[in-house]
Amino acid sequence: MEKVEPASVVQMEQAETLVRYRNVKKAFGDTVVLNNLDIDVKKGEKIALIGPSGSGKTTIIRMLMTLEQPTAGTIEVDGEMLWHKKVNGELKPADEKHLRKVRGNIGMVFQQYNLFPHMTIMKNCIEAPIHVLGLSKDEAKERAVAMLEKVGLADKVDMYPSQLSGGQQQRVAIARSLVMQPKVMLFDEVTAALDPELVGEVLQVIRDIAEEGKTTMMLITHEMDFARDVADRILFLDKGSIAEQGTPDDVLNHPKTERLKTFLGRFHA
Ligand SMILES: Nc1ncnc2c1ncn2[C@@H]1O[C@H](COP(=O)(O)OP(=O)(O)OP(=O)(O)O)[C@@H](O)[C@H]1O
Repeated sequence: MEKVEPASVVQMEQAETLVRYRNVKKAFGDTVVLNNLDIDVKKGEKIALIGPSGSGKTTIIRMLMTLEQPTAGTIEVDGEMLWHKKVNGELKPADEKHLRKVRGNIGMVFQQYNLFPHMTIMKNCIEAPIHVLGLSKDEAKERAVAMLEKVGLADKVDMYPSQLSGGQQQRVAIARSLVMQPKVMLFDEVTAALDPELVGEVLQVIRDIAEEGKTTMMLITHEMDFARDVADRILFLDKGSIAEQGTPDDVLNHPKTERLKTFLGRFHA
């Protein structure tokens, strides 16, 4: 009998590619940490990157954030190359002005929330939209309130970061990124620095944003249940390449390689 895919899977297959890594290599000196990497992320898709420490997960998203330059290969967001531009059909390195422009398309939330300690929560959220996007103060505030509402912190606008818990600060950091309306959101181990009792509230905020379905996301996580809930696709990174990928069910319940079985085994101790 013909297999009928759910509507969401069909929609995802038809969606256009937003992020495209082609033949990407990254070396630090003589040490190659990523090799021949091809990744396609569709508009609205949520990708979780899992893998052992040192497998290259952070480097993958730092290159997309324009914080780390690929040694070879190209990375595109929405049809625009990040690190290169085409001049008379030839690829030339992009200049700082181009990098600054494309960087605006990408939001990133780190382990450390990096809020400005001397600014209120509202000020933290409106600085970049005013100074980078050129919004008026009122427009920026309107967006900030909407995003702080989304993460459940609209009542904290006049507080300072030190007056909030770690989980609340991380939720502000997520709101602050969303205010910029990035084309893709990157989350790098956003709960790793939190006390265990604060992890749930931050993951729930990301789950809620994922469920809305509008935001394209790449997440690095060691929380396998979270990856299962949120991701449309999981990539298992091992020694600088994608060793396995597929739906959460395929990758987490039916690992094909011993490397992935061993890796997942650590989470069922
Ligand atoms: N700036 C750097 N200089 C030299 N080596 C680096 C640098 N950044 C990363 N590396 C190396 O690149 C490899 C991949 O690192 P990366 O941080 O991407 O791994 P990861 O999978 O994110 O690890 P973790 O789960 O521990 O965060 C590691 O061997 C790391 O030591």
